[in-house]
Amino acid sequence: MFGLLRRNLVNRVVINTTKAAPPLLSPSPHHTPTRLARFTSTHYYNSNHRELYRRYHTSINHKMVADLKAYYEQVDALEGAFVERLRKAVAIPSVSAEPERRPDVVKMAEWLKAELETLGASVQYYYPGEQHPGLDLPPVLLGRYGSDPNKRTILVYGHYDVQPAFKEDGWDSQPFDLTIDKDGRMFGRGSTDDKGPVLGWLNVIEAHKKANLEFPVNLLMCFEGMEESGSEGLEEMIKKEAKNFYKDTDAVCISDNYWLGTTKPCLTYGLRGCSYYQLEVSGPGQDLHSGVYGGTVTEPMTDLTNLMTTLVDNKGKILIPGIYDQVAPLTDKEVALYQNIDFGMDTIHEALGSTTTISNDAKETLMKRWRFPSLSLHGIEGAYYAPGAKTVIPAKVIGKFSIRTVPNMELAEVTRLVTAHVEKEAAKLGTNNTIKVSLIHDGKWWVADPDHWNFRAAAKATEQVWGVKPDLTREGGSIPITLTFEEETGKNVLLLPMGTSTDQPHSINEKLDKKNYIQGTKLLGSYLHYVAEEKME
Ligand SMILES: C[C@H](N)C(=O)N[C@@H](Cc1c[nH]cn1)C(=O)O
Ligand SMILES: [Zn+2]
Ligand SMILES: [Zn+2]
Repeated sequence: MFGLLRRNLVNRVVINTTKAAPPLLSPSPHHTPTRLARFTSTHYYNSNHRELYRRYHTSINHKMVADLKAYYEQVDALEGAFVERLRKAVAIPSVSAEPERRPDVVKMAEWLKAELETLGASVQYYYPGEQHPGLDLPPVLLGRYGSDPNKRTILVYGHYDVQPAFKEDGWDSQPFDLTIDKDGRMFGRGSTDDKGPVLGWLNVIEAHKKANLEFPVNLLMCFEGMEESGSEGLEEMIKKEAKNFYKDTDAVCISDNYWLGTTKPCLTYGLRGCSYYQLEVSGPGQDLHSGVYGGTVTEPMTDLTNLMTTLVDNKGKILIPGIYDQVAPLTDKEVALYQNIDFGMDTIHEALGSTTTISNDAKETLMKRWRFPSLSLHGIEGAYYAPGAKTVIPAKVIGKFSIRTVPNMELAEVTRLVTAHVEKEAAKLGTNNTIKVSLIHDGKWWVADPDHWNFRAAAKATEQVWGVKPDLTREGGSIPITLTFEEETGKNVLLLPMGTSTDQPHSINEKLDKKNYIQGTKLLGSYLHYVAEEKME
């Protein structure tokens, strides 16, 4: 069933939500993206409320309109408290990739659990076990807020771990101190990926409580601490709990990706997968003096860099034979759909901070991001990287690279091709070093059906809060557990992002605009109200 559905979906690239039913609360005609960009936050919040007020007197669903109006006012009133909540979360350096930071990842789980419990949610831990002997995986939070059998139940997922960050990488501020500039940009590791969006759900609960509003749905939560490291241990939990803790789920919502640009919100129905590898080359028993041993020993770094250049060229073409054979062919229909995308190279260049794109064609660039695989070289462990000129020959180096996978690539086949290629290329080197390639983690690509009440509710909420119809997008990044949620619950999964294309997740100076955090909190809450309104299919 899923195989069939997927085959029908893989080539679909829908850009505008033309199929969405007209929103119950339509936005002001002034809210075009261009105009939105010029609005100050206050202006926007006020016009948002005015529109609701107008609708209060004319629309059919008086209760929802009144509730949303009160909700938006409460969110605005709590802005300072919500920013403080984000500040506290960013201050906990919950980096899942660094074993020495694991206590901080656990501290983050404890902090989040306590916050949720203070808000009245019930939360339990699931312990996925050990990552490797002596290193426990952090707990997954299974939360519930409300259990009214007459209400819909929405399962929300997010992650409380973050990517590594060091000031020396080039940050303008301390990465774990939330720093807000005059334009309301909130800099800090995890601000947009994914602490801001996760806290958005907590903010939704708090604003409803403080405004004495009935919560529109039952909320089930799954917040994990290993997403940035391949969601290790999570799949097993979902497989077990889909029919237990999460059995009432009617639909799933994930807020963990980004708008295509800076002015127009989007709903996302596709992700690339990610297969992450390491390539270890070792020889000498310890690091060596290059003056004493240079020219006399087979250097691991030389072997490694030779091998790494056989993986990909500088036009982004993957050089591993067979990789492109599994990629779903590009159809004329799909090409035509890309023609309608309102998206230019300036948007990409702004987010990139340069004009060094491989192509200068926006459609081609989007296709490369969404529907073709890519291979990135990430780094070399064990290599000398500090400033200065140290004359060392590293004894063991580990190259890191990953492949973003797309429909219809089979992950086991990708790993088989990678291994065969490295073995063949290593043999050509005629080296006496030891070379090992291994898969660190992999997660599947995902493409969903956006013609569903879950997406319609989100489209209406977006139009209400942002005053513009959202784009329907796919995403180049990966959220490894998404497909598992879809398969195990059998329910529709929607990605509803909060941040924009300029947020720089994983990079230096990661940020979330305050406006997106506050309006995003309104959006998540509104979505739950519209979900309650939508007729279930
Ligand atoms: C899109 C999401 N916010 C994200 O950043 N996902 C990571 C997940 C990951 C890490 N290793 C493998 N997958 C990403 O796309 O890199
Ligand atoms: Zn994320
Ligand atoms: Zn991330």
